[in-house]
Amino acid sequence: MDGFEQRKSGMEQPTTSATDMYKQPFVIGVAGGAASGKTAVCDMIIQQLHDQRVVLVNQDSFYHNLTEEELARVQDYNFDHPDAFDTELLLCVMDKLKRGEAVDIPKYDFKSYKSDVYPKRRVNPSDVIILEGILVFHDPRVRELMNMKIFVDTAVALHIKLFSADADVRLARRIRRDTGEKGRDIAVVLDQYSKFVKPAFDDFILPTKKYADIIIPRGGDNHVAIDLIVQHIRTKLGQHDLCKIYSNLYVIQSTFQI
Ligand SMILES: [N-]=[N+]=N[C@@H]1[C@H](O)[C@@H](CO)O[C@H]1n1ccc(=O)[nH]c1=O
Repeated sequence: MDGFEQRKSGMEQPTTSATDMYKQPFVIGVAGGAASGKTAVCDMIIQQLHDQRVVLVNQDSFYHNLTEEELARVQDYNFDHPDAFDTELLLCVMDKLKRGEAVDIPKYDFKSYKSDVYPKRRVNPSDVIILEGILVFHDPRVRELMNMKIFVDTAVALHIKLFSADADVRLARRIRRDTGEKGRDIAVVLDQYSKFVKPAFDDFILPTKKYADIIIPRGGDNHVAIDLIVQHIRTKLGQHDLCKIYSNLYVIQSTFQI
């Protein structure tokens, strides 16, 4: 049956082939302020989707290498600015993953500020890709890749807590994380926080909240929100599976003209 007869029969060929359209992974963006609980939310979603192939991509993996002069004045470098990330590389990696190809992702080293110290991480194609980072909603091209956008809203509480009675809890957590895993000293962390992290949250991160499909207060402690999110993902994955079955049937039907 040629194209004309197919159209007449209402079986016209879709522009992208049916199978390609539906085998694409479900992409979830998780944004929010630094130390807002994004990682905890991702971990809980991944844990609840243990029966699915899920991969986590961190925006922090795409920090630009610092030049020698930037290294010399690292206390003046703004790691919270959108330009600190290699978004072109991120888009290239996400495009390959969406097309079902494996990719190698750099691993950024917070101690040396370099992304070519550690070996790259091989990431295989998955049913679900979670893209987590403070500014994953900033670039519209990255936002367009996402099927679901989650904003972890603890950062506002973080700032309130930082200047409220129990500020020590949040600030201690950030200092412990930055001086522990990231090998920073307290003075640098506090200085960076007031000079870059807080202003960047107000200037670049908070304005992306409007793009979210769902906003989670309290981050990883919010089990109700995470259960709702996982249910939604499962529903969508179910639809994906149904579409896969449909598209495979379509391919069989059009191949064998039944
Ligand atoms: N501080 N500060 N700013 C950023 C940002 O808040 C957070 C992003 O995950 O990691 C922090 N960050 C990033 C790269 C780096 O080398 N050091 C660092 O502290």
